[in-house]
Amino acid sequence: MRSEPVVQVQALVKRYGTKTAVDGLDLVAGAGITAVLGPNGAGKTTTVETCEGYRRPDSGTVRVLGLDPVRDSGELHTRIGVMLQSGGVYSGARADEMLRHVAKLHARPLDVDALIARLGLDSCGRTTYRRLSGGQQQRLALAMAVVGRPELVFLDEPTAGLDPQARRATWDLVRDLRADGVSVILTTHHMDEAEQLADDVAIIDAGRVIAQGSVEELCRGGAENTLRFSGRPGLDVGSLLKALPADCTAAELTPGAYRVGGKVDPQLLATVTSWCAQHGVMPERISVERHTLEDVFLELTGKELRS
Ligand SMILES: Nc1ncnc2c1ncn2[C@@H]1O[C@H](COP(=O)(O)OP(=O)(O)OP(=O)(O)O)[C@@H](O)[C@H]1O
Repeated sequence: MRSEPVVQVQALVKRYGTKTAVDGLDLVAGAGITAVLGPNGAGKTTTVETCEGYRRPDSGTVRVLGLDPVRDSGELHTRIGVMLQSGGVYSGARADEMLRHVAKLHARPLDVDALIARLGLDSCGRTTYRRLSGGQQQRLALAMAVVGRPELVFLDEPTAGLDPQARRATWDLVRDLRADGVSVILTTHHMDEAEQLADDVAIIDAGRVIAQGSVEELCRGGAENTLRFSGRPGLDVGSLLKALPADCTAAELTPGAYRVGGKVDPQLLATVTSWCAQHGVMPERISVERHTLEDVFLELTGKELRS
């Protein structure tokens, strides 16, 4: 494992006209897999594209593998892999040709045929890019990002739109990359993907990193268990909180979806249902569950992750 960070972003600011997309963001990513989560418009893509050298910071510093992504872009692009969305690919080229072409640009590429088989692309080698399905295009973009055996790979929503089987194959490939010493910066809208893969998670909101740590560390910050129930939107959460023991939390995460954190035991369950009875609330779908990354995300951002 490397001791120096693979990505180091300090006080990054990026504006588009009057819109501040990234607002003094600090992020340090070490070896392994770092998942970057955030609601729509949080500034994830802008941050990642700045790390890839495609955008120039308005202020702040960015170092990737110790290099400046703008000044040292030539060297950096031989050492990183970037999963481009469909815009970066010539649509008339054949899938296998494109992959072999990219492999030839690198000194120690992965075995192209093995990679094609691994990602279930064997049936579409001779097909032109434009005729591939959305999921096949997605997998080809992933293959092109990793075929050069980069030290660091940026994956932008690598499993968006994939069926469960292709999703699992992608996760396995990402795990193998890590085992092979490749670091991964993974932007995702899927909590389960971050929980499955990430050594470290950075949550971005409104252009800043608002929390970072392992899944376990982030979840440990909250309660061990969570009591959830649904009811009519806009219940008086302050009044519920007063009825609960002092170390409990209560929040309406999304309209009508309530979460109570703390030492969730039968007594707490009774207190919540009794409060509901006093306030004429029929709680639906009461459940006691482990505190998840999604709970942490909703608590911190107040927003659902998915668009
Ligand atoms: N080229 C651009 N011109 C103007 N505004 C932009 C541009 N790109 C992004 N923005 C704005 O900057 C903000 C951050 O966008 P960004 O794409 O970085 O967020 P994101 O977290 O990746 O969002 P999503 O999850 O929806 O992809 C948003 O308000 C977005 O509308």
